[in-house]
Amino acid sequence: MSDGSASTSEADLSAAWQAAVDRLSPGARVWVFPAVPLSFHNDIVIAAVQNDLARAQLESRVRPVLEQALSRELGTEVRLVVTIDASISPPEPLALEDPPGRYSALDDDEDDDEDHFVPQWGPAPTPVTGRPANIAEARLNPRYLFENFVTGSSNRFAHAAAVATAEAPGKAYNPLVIYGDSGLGKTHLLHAIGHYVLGLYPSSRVRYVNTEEFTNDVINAIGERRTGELKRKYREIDVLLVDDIQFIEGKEATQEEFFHTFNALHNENKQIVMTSDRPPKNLKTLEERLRNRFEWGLTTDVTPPELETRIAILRKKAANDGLTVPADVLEFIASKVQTNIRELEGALIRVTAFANLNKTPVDMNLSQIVLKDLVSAGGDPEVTSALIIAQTSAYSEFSIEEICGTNRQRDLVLARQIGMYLCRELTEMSLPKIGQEFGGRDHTTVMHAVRKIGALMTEKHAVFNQVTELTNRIKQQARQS
Ligand SMILES: Nc1ncnc2c1ncn2[C@@H]1O[C@H](COP(=O)(O)OP(=O)(O)OP(=O)(O)O)[C@@H](O)[C@H]1O
Repeated sequence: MSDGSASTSEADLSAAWQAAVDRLSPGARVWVFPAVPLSFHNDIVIAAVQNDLARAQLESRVRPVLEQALSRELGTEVRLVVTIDASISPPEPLALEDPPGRYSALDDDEDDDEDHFVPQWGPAPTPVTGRPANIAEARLNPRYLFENFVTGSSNRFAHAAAVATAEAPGKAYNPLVIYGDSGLGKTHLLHAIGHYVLGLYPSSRVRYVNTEEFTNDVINAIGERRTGELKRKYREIDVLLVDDIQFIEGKEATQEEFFHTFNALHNENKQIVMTSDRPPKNLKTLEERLRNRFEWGLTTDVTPPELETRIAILRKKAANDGLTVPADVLEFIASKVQTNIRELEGALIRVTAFANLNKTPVDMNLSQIVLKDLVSAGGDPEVTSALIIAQTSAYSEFSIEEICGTNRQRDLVLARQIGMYLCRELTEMSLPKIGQEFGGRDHTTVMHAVRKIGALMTEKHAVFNQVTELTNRIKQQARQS
């Protein structure tokens, strides 16, 4: 195609790059997808990726085969140079037929199709390869990738175990159990394993499930005599990712079904990964035979991140979302929120949303004002969903029945969504549990509400003010009771 002594046109390089990628095995392509070819000159192809990790992976895993394939396409022996450019947007892999659209904050339908997890703001997530049907079945959040996971001493071992498990499902640690307090990245790691497996083995069948959903499936299957369907759903897969396994405590039928599911998968060397809020040995009302099985593989914990990691997490989140936040503000937020990464992210959203709404830059002064509640001494009071629902009702002047009911009048939907958002922010309740409290809604509806209110806060003064005022009322009330 060219001798590389002169520059090749962008279109030619891009065609040659695509053809070279097509020559690679599906497993190798995963590492090339994040890269964008920039130039070909003097036998050197320069490509860019968004970050260090993508470069390290591309270089260590596929550089020789990619150089070989590029050499064939370009008709000369080429050398590949990989640079980092955070502003590039990698192309969508061809395998994705129907990529999810971006979330629109103006869309007020509370029950959108929530199997598509879509980010609030910022660049589109790195695409996952795999068959579209398998991707849909897996139900993974596209943001929860290893690339977006910041490691530090609090989570390094769990992260390494997760990567090792994802590289060789069913072979490294089976089961892998990750435990730790709320908001420390367990679900993130669980989804990241799923993405990674689908990237490496596109035809594999991965399924993410929260234990509360699993329990509901068991109850429904028994009630409706559809146990065959249940077995197919959870046993005819390669990787089962089970979130919040502590919710299986005391549920006999669910434990029984999970015991058989576990055995069926484990016997076939299929991978099981579970998260829990405590180590399996502390799950008191768990049948001994299950506890015993949970300890067959590897159990690892995640602990609250130290200051440096918290700052790094905020920095990454700000970069991913295209936010400009001065270093002293990141440090300030990280020093105030110490034990829960979800809250850490929530604090960053509040500060940047406030600045955005008021068209002022983010600085220390503004951050101190916005986060004054966090700064105030005394720690956080215990907040319950009942309190949040009652306060949301009083504040919005809709009754509790209406908040938890099905009427979809615009203002009522907004009040309901704010209530769900605050439950996620102020309590440690899981998404399915919050859904239950709000009239038996699905966890995907709660997730939609959380994302939507997060986005609206950056766009609408009224929503920002409502959320802030309601938060203060709820905390005040909780302190008094
Ligand atoms: N090390 C990390 N790097 C980047 N983001 C992180 C990290 N750990 C957690 N997060 C982010 O913090 C938020 C909360 O994490 P996650 O939902 O995984 O916590 P969890 O431990 O599963 O909590 P819960 O037990 O309440 O479900 C997510 O948005 C996640 O992406």
